[in-house]
Amino acid sequence: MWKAARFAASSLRRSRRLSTAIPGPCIVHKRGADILHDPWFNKDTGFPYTERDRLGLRGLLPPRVISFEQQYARFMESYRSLEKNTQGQKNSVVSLSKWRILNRLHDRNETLYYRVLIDNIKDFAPIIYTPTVGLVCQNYSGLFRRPRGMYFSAKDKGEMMSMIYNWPAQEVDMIVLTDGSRILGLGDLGVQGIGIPIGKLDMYVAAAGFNPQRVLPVMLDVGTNNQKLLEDRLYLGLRQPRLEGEEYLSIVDEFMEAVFTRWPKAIVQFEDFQMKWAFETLHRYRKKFCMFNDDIQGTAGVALAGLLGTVRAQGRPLSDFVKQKIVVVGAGSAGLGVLNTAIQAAARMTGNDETTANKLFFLLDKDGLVTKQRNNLDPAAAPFAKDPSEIDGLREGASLVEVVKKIRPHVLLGLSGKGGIFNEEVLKAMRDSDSSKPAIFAMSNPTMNAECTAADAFKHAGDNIVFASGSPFENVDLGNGKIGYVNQANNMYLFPGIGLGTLLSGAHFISDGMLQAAAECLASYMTDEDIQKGILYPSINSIRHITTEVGAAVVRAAVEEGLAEGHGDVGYRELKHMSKEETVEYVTRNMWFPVYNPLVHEK
Ligand SMILES: NC(=O)C1=CN([C@@H]2O[C@H](COP(=O)(O)OP(=O)(O)OC[C@H]3O[C@@H](n4cnc5c(N)ncnc54)[C@H](O)[C@@H]3O)[C@@H](O)[C@H]2O)C=CC1
Ligand SMILES: CC(=O)C(=O)O
Ligand SMILES: [Mg+2]
Repeated sequence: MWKAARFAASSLRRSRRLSTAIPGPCIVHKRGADILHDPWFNKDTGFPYTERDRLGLRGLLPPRVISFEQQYARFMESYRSLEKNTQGQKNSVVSLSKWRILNRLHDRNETLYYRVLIDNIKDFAPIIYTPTVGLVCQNYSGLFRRPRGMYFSAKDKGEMMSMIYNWPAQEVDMIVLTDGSRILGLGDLGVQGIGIPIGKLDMYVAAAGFNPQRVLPVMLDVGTNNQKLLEDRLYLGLRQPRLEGEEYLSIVDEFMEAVFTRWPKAIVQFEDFQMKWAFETLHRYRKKFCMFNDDIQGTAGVALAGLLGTVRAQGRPLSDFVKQKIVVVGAGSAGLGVLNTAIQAAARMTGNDETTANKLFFLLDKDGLVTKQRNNLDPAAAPFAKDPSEIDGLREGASLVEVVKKIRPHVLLGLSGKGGIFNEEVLKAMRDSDSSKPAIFAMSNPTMNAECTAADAFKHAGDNIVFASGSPFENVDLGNGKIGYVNQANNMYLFPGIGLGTLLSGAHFISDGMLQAAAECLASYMTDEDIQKGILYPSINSIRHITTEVGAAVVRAAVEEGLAEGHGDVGYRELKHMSKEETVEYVTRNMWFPVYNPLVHEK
């Protein structure tokens, strides 16, 4: 109890540093019970008497006023007792119980919800984000109690321009959009995929200080090809096969037009689209609208930062990145995004073209090593397909273990969605890597889809590896006081900063330069001392800080490229004259932080 109160007090002090100033009044157009039922404004028993009078709340609440700190402490106490009471129960049962208690708070009182989320991000991110969010999506139709976000379906064709005005907020800054076709590594979950935009936007609020009243999770329901869902009587989405081709694109086009008509300055993050549509929509919209694809572009930046960190961990200069042999397992939107970006970085470092830089990268998919001899080679994978002369006797479709034994890679990076494919044999083969500190990145989500566990990686590949996973694992005790550090290589370290920097720069589209600046910022964030220990990414406890830095780097890149137009009352000229520190300060100043603002009623 005391600890929670102290926690709350320290975050209150922090809030003064992070928020614009002392909390200003907030205009509300509702009165009485309508306010209590609106999680944006509700303070539960925290409404002071003056406000109860002003807003017609007298008599609608028990008489005692409970402070924010007390409410915070009470929630944390309930959470901790839930943890205690569910000890020993199945993991999935415990995780869903934790998600429910957090979700109930989210639905009731957003200010308190985001405060507990920010202060306890290490404990709560695995509940509202990966891995539990995956379980929530799988069970969404049964868990559904009240809607969050917007749902546009194939049945809404021709109506979207008017539907968009049903959203109650006047302004929206950030939208996360999915069609539910590839939810984490769990496949097509149809409308149930809405959990992902909700979780991603929670990270936007917690890490980047987006105002929760100005974010919008969106589900584009174009059907599902998941037979089990189509037959599930509780399924809440359209019971029809997915739209394809022009029919599909016309729905996405209509949605994008509607969004940018109502909110011309919004940013749309595409999330968890199956590969063909992920690439197609990125190509189709990236110059026309302010949008990016997190799985392709966010993941690539995070992976690149990890790959550069791996070179530093070997005690080598960064320029040695171009000498690293990297095996990427998974030729989907994420794996190809990583390869594209890594090869571009290598080409920049050497001044060579991308074909030369490509030589040391190897790509595998479900059919093994991808070579130019592959039948029906996917055009998106074609630039990375190996020529038979480059692969030292390996054949088209060679298995992962064959490739690892032959190539002896410095890095093995999994984005396959296939749990456990870095098996004992593969991991043991990594012991013969040509690197003094081989790196194993098991980036697929959620936990059961990770290519290997942290414990298995250290056990089979050796104590001297660098390890990263997409979902969190505990550090591994290697005995004799040694720790095997586990990094979370997840795009959560970049997408909030990309969104924040783009918003605050006022750029109308997101350039490669802005994305590169974000990745470089993350790559240079860690000290040599941490990197030597095998710590490549910041702790999630620092996510708000790293996001501020990434946001500032993105603003500065937009300014340098002449794309920035300013935000609010800060124009392009002011942005241009800001020093690096001033840009960080500008970003910090614009980050929302949860405090109870005095509410003022206006008709
Ligand atoms: N850590 C992070 O930040 C991120 C992780 N991911 C994860 O990456 C995974 C893949 O995502 P996408 O690329 O969008 O999916 P995708 O469905 O587009 O691609 C999956 C790829 O893996 C390949 N594959 C499947 N089974 C395989 C096997 N046994 N061996 C080798 N390759 C195999 C497929 O052929 C395909 O090329 C998902 O689990 C997702 O959660 C995705 C984005 C970010
Ligand atoms: C982290 C993420 O975006 C994914 O697994 O799809
Ligand atoms: Mg994703």
